[in-house]
Amino acid sequence: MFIGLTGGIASGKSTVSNMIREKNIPIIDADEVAREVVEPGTATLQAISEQFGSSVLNEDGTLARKKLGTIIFRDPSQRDILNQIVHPAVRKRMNALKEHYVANGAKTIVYDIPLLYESNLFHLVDKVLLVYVDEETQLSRLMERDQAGKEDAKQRIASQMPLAKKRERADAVIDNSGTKEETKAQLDAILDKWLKESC
Ligand SMILES: CC(C)(COP(=O)(O)OP(=O)(O)OC[C@H]1O[C@@H](n2cnc3c(N)ncnc32)[C@H](O)[C@@H]1O)[C@@H](O)C(=O)NCCC(=O)NCCS
Ligand SMILES: Nc1ncnc2c1ncn2[C@@H]1O[C@H](COP(=O)(O)OP(=O)(O)OP(=O)(O)O)[C@@H](O)[C@H]1O
Repeated sequence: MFIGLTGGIASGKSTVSNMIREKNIPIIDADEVAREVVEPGTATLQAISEQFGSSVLNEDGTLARKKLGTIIFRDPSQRDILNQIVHPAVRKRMNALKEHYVANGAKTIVYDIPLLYESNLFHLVDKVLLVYVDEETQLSRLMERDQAGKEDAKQRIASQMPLAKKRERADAVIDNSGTKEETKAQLDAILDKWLKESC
């Protein structure tokens, strides 16, 4: 069974995917893959520096992530350009990881993909699990985690489909506005049900 774990920026996906990892279920993490495919020496990083200029590279040749983030989160057309460069490489690598886990006998795989809906990737999965928080909580957790200003954080949230809209489409929803223990209890109940159904 393929499960898509999604949410919004700072809604708690990593928190939940760490809980899933503890159950020894393999996770394909799109953010991690997106970091891998822009490592120095990759064609993707080359294409990014050609498009956005060498000022988005650090002195050691790595991607200046915060700098590129500032450009793409405030400008949808720049974001689209970046997505068109990075997403094909991300999809290819995620597929290779899936093949690897399947070949090694995995029966359940979780795809942790923040942009599952925005990028129309739900065809990859049998069920979608959404990590939801209300917008106020999302904003305050994002500002605190990234030491970001209010306007900057709001822009990042606005660059994604609203969580309320994702909630309408998901197969199950974890409300992560409470404590981490409450979140874990919801996760355990949903996974128990789904994994029983798939046997
Ligand atoms: C712009 C970049 C360099 C900023 O890096 P930074 O280290 O600050 O953030 P990080 O990669 O950890 O992403 C944090 C969160 O931002 C959100 N986010 C990232 N990219 C995007 C995007 N293109 N559109 C909307 N939201 C995004 C996601 O919720 C993600 O979980 C980086 O996010 C990036 O390369 N984005 C393009 C690739 C992408 O779409 N990644 C998302 C999963 S495929
Ligand atoms: N239930 C909770 N109670 C308090 N803080 C929480 C809870 N869940 C997550 N957090 C905190 O909120 C922040 C965002 O959570 P997390 O990093 O898991 O989100 P994310 O969805 O993976 O974010 P991103 O998409 O930006 O990578 C983190 O600082 C995390 O420690």
